[in-house]
Amino acid sequence: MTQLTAPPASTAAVGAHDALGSPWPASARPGPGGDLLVGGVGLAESAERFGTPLYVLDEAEVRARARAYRRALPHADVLYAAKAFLCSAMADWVAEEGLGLDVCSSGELWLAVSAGFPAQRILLHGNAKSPAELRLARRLRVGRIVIDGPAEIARLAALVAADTPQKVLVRVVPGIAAGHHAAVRTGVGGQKFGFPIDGGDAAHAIARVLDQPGLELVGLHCHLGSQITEVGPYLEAVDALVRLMVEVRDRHGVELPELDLGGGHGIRYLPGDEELGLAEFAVRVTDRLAVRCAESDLEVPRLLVEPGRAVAGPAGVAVYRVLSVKHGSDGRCFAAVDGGMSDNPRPALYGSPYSVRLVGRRSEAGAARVDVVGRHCEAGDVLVRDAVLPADLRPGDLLAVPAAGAYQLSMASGYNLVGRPAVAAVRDGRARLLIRRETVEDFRLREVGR
Ligand SMILES: Cc1ncc(COP(=O)(O)O)c(C=O)c1O
Ligand SMILES: N[C@@H](CCCC[NH3+])C(=O)O
Repeated sequence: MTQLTAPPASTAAVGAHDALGSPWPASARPGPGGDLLVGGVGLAESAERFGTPLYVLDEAEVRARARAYRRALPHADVLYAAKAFLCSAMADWVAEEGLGLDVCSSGELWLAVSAGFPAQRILLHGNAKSPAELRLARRLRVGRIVIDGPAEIARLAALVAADTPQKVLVRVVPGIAAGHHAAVRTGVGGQKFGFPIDGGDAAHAIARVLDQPGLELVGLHCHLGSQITEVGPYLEAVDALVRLMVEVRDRHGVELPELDLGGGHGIRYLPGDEELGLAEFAVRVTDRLAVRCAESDLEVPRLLVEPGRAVAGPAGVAVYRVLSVKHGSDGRCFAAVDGGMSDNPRPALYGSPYSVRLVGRRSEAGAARVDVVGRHCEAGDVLVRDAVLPADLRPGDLLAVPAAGAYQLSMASGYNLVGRPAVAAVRDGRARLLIRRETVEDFRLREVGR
C-alpha cells in the first residue's frame, strides 16, 4: 500500500461549517468510536441495523435545501427534478416545503401522484413521451407539459378538448455549452433534446403550438446541462429566451407568462469543490431577466427552475462494507466493497470524482492511496480512484461516500443481479427504512415464463 505523509484529506472535512467547503450534509458530526453522525444517527450504526450497501438520506438537509430555494427565489416556481432521486418520502418533503415537481416518465409521475403530490404542481418532461404517458398526464391533470419534439404537438393536441386546455411550454435549445460532461450538455445543438433556436425550429414549433386550440402555450423552457457551477451560462440563457419571447410577441401578439431555466445547479463532491451559489444565481438571474424585459418593454415572465442534484445530492451518503483489500502488481491497492457501478454508475459513465472516509472505527495508521472498487465484473467498476484512506484498511471496514443523494440510486441497474441497496432516512437522531433492499427473490418474482 502506498503510504502518504499528509493527513487523509478526504477524511478531514466533515460539516458544512468547514472552511474548505464540505460535501457532507450540514448535520455531519464525529460520533462515538469513529462513527460519523448524520441527522444525529451514526452511519455505522445504521449500516449494522439495515445492512450494506446503504443509502442514508438526511431529511433535514433536503428540506433545508428546498426551503433555501423558496427563500432565494420567492417569486419563482421551484420544481424539484425527480430524476435526481424519487421516493414517496422525498415527494412528501419537497411538497411540504412548497416545491413543485418535474417528472420525465409515467413511473415518476405515477409514484408522485400515488404519494399524494398535487398533480397541478407537476410538470412533465421527456424527449420521447409515449401516447400512453401523455394520456396518463392528462388523466391525472398534470399542471404543465413541456413539448420536446414535433410529433408531440399533434399527439397532445389530439388528446385535449378545447374547453379543458393543457398548459404547455416549448423546450428550446439556446446554443450554450455548460455541464460537467458531454453526455449531460443539453443546451447545445447536436443532441436529442428540444427545438434549436438557431435555424428557426423553435419559432416554427411555437407557431404550431399556438395554432392548437387545446394547447395553452405558457412559456419557453431550456435546460443547459448538469453540475454547472457558474451563473454565466444561465444569464446567457435568459438573454436568448427573452429574445425569442420578444419575437413571439412581435410575430403572434402573445406575451408568454413563464420562462423555465431548467436545472443543472452544481454541488460539491470533493472538499473544496465549487458549487453553484444559490444567492448569486437568484440575484443575477432575476436582475438580468428584469433588465432584458425592460429593454424590450416585455412583461417580466414568472421564472421556473428545476433543481434536482442541488436538492437531493448533498443529503445522501452511501455506506459500503469493504469485502477485500488487495495489491496489484504495480503496488496499487484495491479495496473492494459490496456495491459498485450498479448503485453508482457515475464514475464509470462520466469519470465523476468522489471522496470517501472510513466510519465505525478509529485508525491511528497513516494515510494510503487506495482505489475503492465495486463488486461488478468490469475492471472499470471503480467508485473512487486514488482515495486517501487509513493504511490499515481491512475487510469488514465501513466506507462512507458523501454527495450520494442524486443520480446514483435513480440510475441504479440490475447488473450482475446484485440488487439495489436499501434507503434509510435520518432525522433528529432517528433512522427509518424508506426502501427495502432488493433481494434475490425479487429477480425471480418478475419472471413469468421459461
Ligand atoms: C429538463 C431537466 N430539468 C432539470 C434537470 C435537473 O438537473 P440537475 O439535477 O442537474 O439540477 C434535468 C437533468 O439534468 C433536466 O433534464
Ligand atoms: N446523470 C447525470 C445528470 C443527468 C441529468 C439529467 N438531465 C449526472 O449524474 O451527472
